[in-house]
Amino acid sequence: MSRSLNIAVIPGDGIGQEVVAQGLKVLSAALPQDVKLETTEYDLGAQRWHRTGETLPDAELEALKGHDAILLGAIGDPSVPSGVLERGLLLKLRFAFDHYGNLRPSKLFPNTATPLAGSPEIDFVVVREGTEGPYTGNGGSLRTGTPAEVATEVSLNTAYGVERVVRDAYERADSRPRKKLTLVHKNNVLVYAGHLWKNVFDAVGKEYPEVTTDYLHVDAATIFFVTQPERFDVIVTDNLFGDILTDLAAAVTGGIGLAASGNINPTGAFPSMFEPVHGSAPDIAGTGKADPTATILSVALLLRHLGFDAEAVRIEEAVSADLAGRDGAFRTTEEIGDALAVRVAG
Ligand SMILES: NC(=O)c1ccc[n+]([C@@H]2O[C@H](COP(=O)([O-])OP(=O)(O)OC[C@H]3O[C@@H](n4cnc5c(N)ncnc54)[C@H](O)[C@@H]3O)[C@@H](O)[C@H]2O)c1
Ligand SMILES: CC(C)[C@H](C(=O)O)[C@@H](O)C(=O)O
Ligand SMILES: [Mg+2]
Repeated sequence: MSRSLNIAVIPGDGIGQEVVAQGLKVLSAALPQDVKLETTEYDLGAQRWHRTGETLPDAELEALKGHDAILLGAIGDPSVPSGVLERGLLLKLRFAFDHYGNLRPSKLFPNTATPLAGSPEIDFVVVREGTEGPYTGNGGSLRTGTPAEVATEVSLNTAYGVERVVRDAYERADSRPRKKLTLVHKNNVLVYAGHLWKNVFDAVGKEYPEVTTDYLHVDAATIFFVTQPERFDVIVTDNLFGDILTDLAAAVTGGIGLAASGNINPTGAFPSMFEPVHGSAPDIAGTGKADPTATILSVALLLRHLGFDAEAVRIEEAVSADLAGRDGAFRTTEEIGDALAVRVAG
């Protein structure tokens, strides 16, 4: 029986275009011969906005629902007011498709540069809540642009939203050898949201007696990301803390060019979306300096999500071997993509 994979591709802005091309190359190389890959590219991002004023029209949102998964490069450009594309396109997708589990693994591959002393063993995954927190647009400003301006950006936390992502994180922790789950929040100051998170975390934990739990305030967590990253296995945290912590995690595990992510809708009601943790990097766009590895590892997450476990492992092993062979010599985005596609195909 022949199978098919129907992937929506949103290259987006800046280096997004460059790294997605390499991701697709490796995706094609990884798939078994009997799987027919169909990709549909969506012209969304800064150029589209300049041309039409649109960020994500309903017709495209509807069409995106019909795919098995979405591969996204990056969104955002200095020529577009900050927030227009980030909110109107990227967050709109995450919210519309209920991507409540934002999965961001961090692993220090052998021979990978880290600023940390002694190259500690780092292999953890951050499960970042993806649909709530301060990201919902629950705010506003009064007397805007005047010296008397007042602005709010209220963090929204529902028991429903917190419980489902906490449960997802327990499931993931339970399925990993170390079975450890750390909640990161700031419940010494954010007493309302923080206590909701901690109470739900403790209550759900009773159903997972095998999982060892820990709690850290987010400021202390940043210390341990640098001084003791090996203490982490699975981390669950809110939307904003997870955003910040995962850039830090990337920086200590070989750099932002290696950090992959999956915006998961665990129910399968909507397609999940896979993208590098990094942004459109306008400072290096068009130079060939962007490392496509984060996108290629995101393709591995996509494949695993769709049940292609062996193919995902092949990509991860290819990345590991490629990193082990890196000697610091400059390679372009395309050269890295080609090298990985050859390894995966071979
Ligand atoms: N998921 C997304 O689409 C996403 C994520 C983050 C930022 N953004 C947007 O991207 C734009 C730029 O944001 P920023 O500068 O804060 O973050 P950024 O991640 O784009 O860049 C931060 C730094 O990391 C470097 N970098 C990023 N990706 C790299 C790669 N693959 N290889 C080598 N170096 C890489 C950049 O050159 C830059 O110096 C903004 O509009 C922002 O909103 C989008
Ligand atoms: C661009 C922005 C909306 C986004 C986020 O904050 O989630 C980005 O920083 C990320 O990490 O994917
Ligand atoms: Mg971010």
